Amino acid sequence: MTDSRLGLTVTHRRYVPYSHAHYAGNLVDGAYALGLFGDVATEVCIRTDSDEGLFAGYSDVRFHAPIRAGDVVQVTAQVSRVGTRSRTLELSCAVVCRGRPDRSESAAEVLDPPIVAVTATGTVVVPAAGVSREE
Ligand SMILES: C[C@H](N)CC(=O)SCCNC(=O)CCNC(=O)[C@H](O)C(C)(C)COP(=O)(O)OP(=O)(O)OC[C@H]1O[C@@H](n2cnc3c(N)ncnc32)[C@H](O)[C@@H]1OP(=O)(O)O
Repeated sequence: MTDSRLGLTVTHRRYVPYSHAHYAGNLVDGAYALGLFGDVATEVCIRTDSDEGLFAGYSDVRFHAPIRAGDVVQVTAQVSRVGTRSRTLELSCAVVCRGRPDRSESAAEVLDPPIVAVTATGTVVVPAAGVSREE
């Protein structure tokens, strides 16, 4: 029988504030996307196991394109494997809107198609069924 949690997808969208710009060209650091992956993975764990879960590790992280301050990013996590307490997630962070400072200070546009900036495979661990983390 197929586990109903397989394929579950959670999506978050976030405006990248200028306070997070870290490198030339208003780029954010790579860890910014990992923070967003932690948040979307947390909602996955709440939906699958009624617990925030803990990130155990990443087996793959790829930075395909920069994320810049002023971007709107869409972060997605999809459950690809359900273990006893571990759940493997396919993660992606795509830029869906971006500023156009060449037009005006506040000009921005929707990117169609979005730019896939970061992908990863990660594993979260939840408490055993019926056991809370404190027990
Ligand atoms: C998503 C979060 N809400 C947000 C975060 O990002 S939390 C911040 C970063 N993470 C942490 O601070 C977690 C620190 N680590 C731990 O607390 C523990 O290492 C752990 C809870 C993640 C695992 O410890 P433990 O419960 O003792 O693990 P085990 O009993 O050995 O294994 C349980 C299952 O987890 C699988 N597993 C363990 N470590 C890894 C790993 N590094 N990579 C992949 N999988 C791992 C293990 O195979 C077991 O799987 P099954 O239950 O058989 O499916």
